[in-house]
Amino acid sequence: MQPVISLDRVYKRFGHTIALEDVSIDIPPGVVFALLGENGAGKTTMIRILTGFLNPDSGNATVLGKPCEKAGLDIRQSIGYVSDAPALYEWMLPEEIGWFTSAFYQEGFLDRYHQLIADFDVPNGVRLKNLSKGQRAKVALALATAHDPQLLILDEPTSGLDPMVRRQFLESMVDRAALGRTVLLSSHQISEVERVADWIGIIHHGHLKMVQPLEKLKSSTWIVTATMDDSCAVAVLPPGKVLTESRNGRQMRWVVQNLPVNWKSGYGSDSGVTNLSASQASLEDIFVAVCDDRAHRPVAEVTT
Ligand SMILES: Nc1ncnc2c1ncn2[C@@H]1O[C@H](COP(=O)(O)OP(=O)(O)OP(=O)(O)O)[C@@H](O)[C@H]1O
Repeated sequence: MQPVISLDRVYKRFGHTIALEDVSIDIPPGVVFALLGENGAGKTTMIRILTGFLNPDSGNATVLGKPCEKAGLDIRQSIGYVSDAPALYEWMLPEEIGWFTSAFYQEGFLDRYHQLIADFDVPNGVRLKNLSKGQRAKVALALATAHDPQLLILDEPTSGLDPMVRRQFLESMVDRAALGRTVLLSSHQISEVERVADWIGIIHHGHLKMVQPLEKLKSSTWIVTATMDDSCAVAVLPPGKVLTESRNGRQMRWVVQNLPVNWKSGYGSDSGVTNLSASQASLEDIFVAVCDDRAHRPVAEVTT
């Protein structure tokens, strides 16, 4: 199956800042893909490359099979895209901008736009410049989705929206994916993303650190804790891929991927460990383990 979005060893720098380094990814059709990363991680840069607003310094990017460097305009016309700061014709009414935009799309656009604007409760007689931040975001979303695009790219889509509309909007993303459409959204809102995303990409300082289906990521990542008999004693690392290690008094804690079933067997009576437990990690635990540079990182894969 041809990926809807494909990046191959993409590299982009701005002066001394490396915004993306060696980023490769294939996003299949029919999924909600959430790109998570802290401020400045490289999310918007990646989205701007995909939408043809920026060219990579090296590497290749394609969207719907088209090269982003050459076909930016074509791509922007066939997908739905909402930037983190949507530019709208400020002097227009919501009704007018819908009518104006419908000229670029096929029949049906205006009806769907009106429906979305009504669902979002956007007041119609108020010029865009006088709408609230959230109301403007709703107009931008309605404009981006009214032509029912194969691919929707959203940079921080829910910032400025109230909780009810956030929920309604994110649920509509799941519905889109169920119909075979693809949604790429960038976000800081980990708990929200956890409710709707099928796939997760975690980007950190321009590196794509992790790309996995959400369920697989969560079911394969564990928080392991060990209570030591002495606050100076150090336990051996648990088996599997240890992402981070931290310590609080006598308790040691690790975030571990691919923990084998017999993981406790390495902690015998002479290990200094008095109590051991493992619980499944949340997406937030995983995100912090991948992105927290202050956490001690064992960089170890211990096999049993
Ligand atoms: N046009 C530019 N000129 C110079 N530096 C830039 C430019 N665009 C981005 N950067 C830098 O590239 C890095 C990645 O920025 P980017 O906007 O992609 O991050 P982000 O993950 O979208 O962050 P945020 O969540 O804060 O929006 C940052 O260090 C940023 O300062």
